[in-house]
Amino acid sequence: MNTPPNPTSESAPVLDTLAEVLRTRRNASPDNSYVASLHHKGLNKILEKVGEEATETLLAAKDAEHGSAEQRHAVIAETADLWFHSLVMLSHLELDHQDVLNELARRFGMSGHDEKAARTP
Ligand SMILES: N=c1c2ncn([C@@H]3O[C@H](COP(=O)(O)OP(=O)(O)OP(=O)(O)O)[C@@H](O)[C@H]3O)c2ncn1[C@@H]1O[C@H](COP(=O)(O)O)[C@@H](O)[C@H]1O
Repeated sequence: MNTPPNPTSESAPVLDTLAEVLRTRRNASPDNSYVASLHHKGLNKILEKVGEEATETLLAAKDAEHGSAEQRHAVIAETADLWFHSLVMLSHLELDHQDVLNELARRFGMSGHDEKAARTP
């Protein structure tokens, strides 16, 4: 079994820095900032973008399976858009991205099959 990472010692500097920028945009002017404009439009708009980016990611992934290097790179770009808009969603709800990382760390080494079998009906 893999050794679970310690979420307090593991860090994701890119996510930390981006989350801090997103936090500062919650009260910024929508005229100067795309993120502020999303907050200004509200949760429904943010969720619409998350859904849109999720769809674009899966379409790109379908093309990439037997595709060119360019098509494979498109999956990276679309996934970045999806992660970015998911972070905006968390920020809008005042939820901490670190808690998502902690949840992934908590699951580390736990087989998905075992976890499902242990669920109470
Ligand atoms: N990582 C990103 C990032 N990824 C994607 N995007 C934007 O997300 C938008 C989504 O692209 P689409 O093509 O789906 O959107 P669209 O069709 O133009 O938009 P809609 O009309 O559909 O809403 C584009 O405007 C991208 O530029 C991002 N915008 C900002 N960031 C980060 O957020 C920081 C703050 O950004 P601002 O708030 O704009 O200063 C930036 O410094 C970056 O670090």
